[in-house]
Amino acid sequence: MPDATLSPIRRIAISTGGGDAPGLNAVIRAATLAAHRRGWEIIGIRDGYDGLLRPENYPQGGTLTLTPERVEGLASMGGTLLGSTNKGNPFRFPVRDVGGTLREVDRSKQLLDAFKRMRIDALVAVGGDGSLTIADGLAEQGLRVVGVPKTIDNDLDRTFTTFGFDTAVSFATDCIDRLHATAASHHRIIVVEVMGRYAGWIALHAGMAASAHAILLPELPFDIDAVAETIAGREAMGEAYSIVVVAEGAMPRDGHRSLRAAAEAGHAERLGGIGEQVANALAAATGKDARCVVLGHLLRGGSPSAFDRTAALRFGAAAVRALADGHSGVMVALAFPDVNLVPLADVAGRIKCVRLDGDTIQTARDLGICLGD
Ligand SMILES: Nc1ncnc2c1ncn2[C@@H]1O[C@H](COP(=O)(O)OP(=O)(O)OP(=O)(O)O)[C@@H](O)[C@H]1O
Ligand SMILES: O=P(O)(O)OC[C@H]1O[C@](O)(CO)[C@@H](O)[C@@H]1O
Ligand SMILES: [Mg+2]
Repeated sequence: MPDATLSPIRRIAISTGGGDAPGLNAVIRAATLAAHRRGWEIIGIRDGYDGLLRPENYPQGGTLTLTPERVEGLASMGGTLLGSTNKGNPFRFPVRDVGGTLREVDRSKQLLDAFKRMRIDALVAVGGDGSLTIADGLAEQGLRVVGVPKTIDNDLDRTFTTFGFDTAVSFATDCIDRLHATAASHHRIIVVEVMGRYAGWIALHAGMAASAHAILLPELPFDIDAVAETIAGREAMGEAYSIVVVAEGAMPRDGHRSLRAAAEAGHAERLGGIGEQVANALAAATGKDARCVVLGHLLRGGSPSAFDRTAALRFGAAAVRALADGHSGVMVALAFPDVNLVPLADVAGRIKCVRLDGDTIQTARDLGICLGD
C-alpha cells in the first residue's frame, strides 16, 4: 500500500548492481527523464554502492549527476554508465584485517547515513537476486526503495522476465546456429557452454531456438551416457555431428558443479569448465572429435534487443512513478502486457529455476532434444 504520509521527494538515487546486463543504460535513461519531468534531481551511484562506501577510490566523486543531456542516446548502449559490482554487498562488506584475512562486516548503517548526508529521499535499485535482496534489506531499515529486475540469467521470481535475458538468448542462438555449419562440416560434436549458475534458462531457450541435440541444465543432473546414446543414435541415422548446450552450473548425476574459484568473503563462487569436461567425456564415449566453445561474458555484451530496451525503459519509468505514488519496498515487474508492483520481500533470497514439469521442458522433449536423463 502506498504511504500518503511520506514527505515529498526532491532527490533520488539510482544504482546498478551484480553482473551487467544489456538494458541497464535504458533504465537509467528512463528513470532520469521521468524524475526530471517531476522536478526531482537524480544522481547515479558508481559501481553498486561502492561510490558511497569506498569514497577513497573515487577522487572525482562516487556519484554522477544525471541530466536529460547526460542520458541522451543511452537506451541502445550495453553495459552501465554507472559501473557495477558483484563484490560489495553492504550487509556483508568484504574487509581485509591486519593479518590479511578477508571477513565480512555490515556497513548498511554507513550507507544509510551517506544517503541522509546527501539528502537522497529514495533509491531505485537495479539488480538481480543479490542486489534486490540488498534493496529489500535497505527498505526494511526505512529507506524508500523501488527495485528493478535485471539479469541475463532470468532467475528472478515474480516477473514474467528480466531485461537482459532476451539479448543474451538471441546472441547465444546466433552463435549456436553458426556452430551447426562447422560441426556438420567436420562431423564433430560441439559443446557450447553458456552462463547460468543455478538456473538454466539461457541454455534451455537458446538450445531450443537453435535446435541443439542435447541441453544440460543445473536443474537436472545429467547422465553422460544418455547424451552419448543420443549422439550414437544420430550417427546411426546418418547425422554425423551433434550440438550440446551446457549451462555452466550443470553437473553430472554422480558429480558436482565445476568450480573455477570457491566463494570467499564478499564474493560468490565462480563456475566454469563443465563444457570442456562434457566434450572430453563425449569424445571418449563416442570416439568422435569434440570441441568446446565457451560463450561466457560475450552473453553480457552488445546492444540490448528491442524487447529488452522496451522492458528496461518501462521499468525505469515505472520505478519513478511508483516512488511518486508513495510506494516503497516493491519491485516493478512484467506481468504481460502490463508492468505491476510486487513486494521486494517476495523476491529477496529466492531464485526462479527452470520447472521440470513446465511446458518449455516438455517442448524440448517433444522436439527430441536429450536433456541428459
Ligand atoms: N549494489 C551492489 N553493491 C555492491 N555489491 C552488490 C550490489 N548488488 C549486488 N552486489 C553483489 O553482487 C552479487 C550478485 O548480484 P545480483 O544477484 O544482483 O547480480 P546478478 O546479475 O544475478 O549477477 P551474479 O549473481 O551472477 O553476479 C550479490 O550477491 C552481492 O554480493
Ligand atoms: O562477472 P563474473 O563475476 O564472472 O560473474 C559471472 C556470473 O554473472 C552472471 O553473468 C550474471 O548473474 C552469471 O550468469 C555468471 O555466473
Ligand atoms: Mg544473481
